[in-house]
Amino acid sequence: MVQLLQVHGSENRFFILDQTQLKTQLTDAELSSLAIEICDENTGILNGADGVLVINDPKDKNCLGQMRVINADGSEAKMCGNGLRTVSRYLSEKFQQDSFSVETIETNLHVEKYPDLANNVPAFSVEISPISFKAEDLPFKYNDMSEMINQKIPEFLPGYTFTAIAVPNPHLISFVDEVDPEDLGSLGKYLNDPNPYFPEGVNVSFASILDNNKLFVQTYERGVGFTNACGTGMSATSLAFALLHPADFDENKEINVRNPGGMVKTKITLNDPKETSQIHLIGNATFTHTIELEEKDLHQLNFDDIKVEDTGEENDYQEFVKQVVK
Ligand SMILES: N[C@@H](CCC[C@H](N)C(=O)O)C(=O)O
Repeated sequence: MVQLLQVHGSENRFFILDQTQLKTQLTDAELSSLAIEICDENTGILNGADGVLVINDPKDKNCLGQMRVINADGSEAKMCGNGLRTVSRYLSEKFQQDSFSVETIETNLHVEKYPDLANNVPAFSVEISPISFKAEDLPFKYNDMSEMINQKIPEFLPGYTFTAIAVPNPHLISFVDEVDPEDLGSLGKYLNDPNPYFPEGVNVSFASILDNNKLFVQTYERGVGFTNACGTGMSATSLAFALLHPADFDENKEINVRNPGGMVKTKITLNDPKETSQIHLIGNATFTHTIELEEKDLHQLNFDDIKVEDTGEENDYQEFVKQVVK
């Protein structure tokens, strides 16, 4: 039997597939088809998810495991902040270690167990890196702009300013008085369909500043659409906040980032040059369900004979959200 987990970080939901338990690993084409099939909101498992987090043996033996991120549409992303917290918890429990590194497509990232956020709400702190503002790293094309930092781009939305940051997956951020999901949705869709500016698409976040070190961030994700939260989006937005709104930012404290699925904390250390700044993302790593199936059914995308069990953690997470969003 093979076990999948349904997990979430701030209700950004995923399935974890630990390929090290398989006799035959899934090919890239099988992983892509699996994500499209099980993440579908209407026809997938447990009302679907935003992606599949694949755990493999690491190539670098200094890491406990390798994480790959397959979006709900079957495309692969370089990183996933909320997902990394859940993968960190999985590896931490599997290998009984609380501080270690996880291999991702671009780099090895340090992760650490963090004190529970509330009863039965386990949490992890994860490093978000590398950071780049360069047009070729996002990538984006806009006139001959080499970096997009707090720029008015009327073709995106008149009157708004935009900042583009790769961590290393691409993010476009705008600080707004109040997040308008309609504007966010139409811009997110436009920039993730074929368009002249972001040839590989981009995760789009709108953020409002609620107070000193306190933000609300909503994201339209590449390969997914609207999500309850995007970990790398909230991390990149926190860095943009620290750079662009110094009067509201206290670098000695964590930033509290609310999102439609709950809240996370980020810790930003600004350095010069700005690409060498440090970002840590802290938040829940909740396992909601275990799903058991035969390995041959996983390869054949046959989910008629799965055994699903509820872990009970979601109730505790919802209690936690009620307390923090009060
Ligand atoms: N939800 C994630 C980001 C997942 C990848 C993204 N859709 C992309 O294609 O870059 C997060 O928590 O960071």
